[in-house]
Amino acid sequence: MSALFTTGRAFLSRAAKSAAFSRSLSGLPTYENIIVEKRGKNDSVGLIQLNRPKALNALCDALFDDVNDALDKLSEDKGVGCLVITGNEKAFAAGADIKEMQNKTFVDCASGNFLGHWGRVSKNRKPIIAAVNGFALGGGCELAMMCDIIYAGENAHFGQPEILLGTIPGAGGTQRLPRYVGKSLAMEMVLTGNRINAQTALSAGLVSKIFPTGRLVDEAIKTAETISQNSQLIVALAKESVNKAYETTLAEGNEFEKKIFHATFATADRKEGMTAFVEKRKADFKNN
Ligand SMILES: C[C@@H](CO)C(=O)SCCNC(=O)CCNC(=O)[C@H](O)C(C)(C)COP(=O)(O)OP(=O)(O)OC[C@H]1O[C@@H](n2cnc3c(N)ncnc32)[C@H](O)[C@@H]1OP(=O)(O)O
Repeated sequence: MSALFTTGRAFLSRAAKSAAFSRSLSGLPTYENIIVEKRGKNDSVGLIQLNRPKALNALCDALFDDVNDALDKLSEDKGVGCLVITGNEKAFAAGADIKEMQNKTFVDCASGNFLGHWGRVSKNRKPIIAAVNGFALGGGCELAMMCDIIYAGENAHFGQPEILLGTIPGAGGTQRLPRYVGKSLAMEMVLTGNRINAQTALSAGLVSKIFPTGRLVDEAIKTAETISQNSQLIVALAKESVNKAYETTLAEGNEFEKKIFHATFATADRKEGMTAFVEKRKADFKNN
């Protein structure tokens, strides 16, 4: 396990931030609001831990800038095949930072495209697993849904309580949630602000597995490690194909899938995978 990025950035204007990330002794960036490590076999898993525990990991602008920067760095890292985003045992994230947005005006939001920079999570080509313990509320629930797989700890709670603040979800809560849990439950959550627990989230389809709180992150890393052992090139294509199912008709999606399937036959990794099967050995993928 190698700790890549720790804490220690002073307050700066947003524009200045990306240029001013301080560097650790290893030459890698350090962050104020997240801890980033490489974990798993051959350091093949990038682990991002949201780290504003006093504010229950409320997603202030600076935190999301840190997340985006870490995602960029880990995506460029050829040794990393899958990412995990987690919080702590009390909170994955309690939503957008209410204190930071309390005095914003419509003009501030519209002209600055408020929350626009959150969308980069779902555009990442590497798979991302959200490991959710505790509260995943508002933007926290939305961040989990931007990931590709959601694992929940037994104490997890998901909700979109924006209605209680006199607003609505602004990062996909009214769009992704109905697709995952169906219209009725999503509508109830969005209109009442009520939360659902891990068990309900599992039966409704929002999460794929539940683990004891203390084991959650290790289990997410284990799955991420398994994904990392496959060809990164083919994993990215498979992710793109599954995501198409949410963005297009069934017929168009099937057509897209067939083209991508055919395209895998132009890769060395497809040849290696099938040859390894026939030769009864483990495939040695080179990501090309
Ligand atoms: C716009 C969308 C994005 O599309 C949003 O995300 S809006 C935000 C939606 N989220 C919420 O409305 C949740 C707000 N938080 C809570 O309801 C509660 O904090 C709680 C998660 C249910 C936990 O309650 P608990 O009593 O255990 O803890 P505290 O309320 O005392 O909170 C501890 C500490 O954290 C600060 N904090 C919590 N959530 C936020 C937040 N979203 N933004 C900013 N700060 C938050 C809270 O103020 C406390 O800090 P203190 O004031 O004591 O310094």
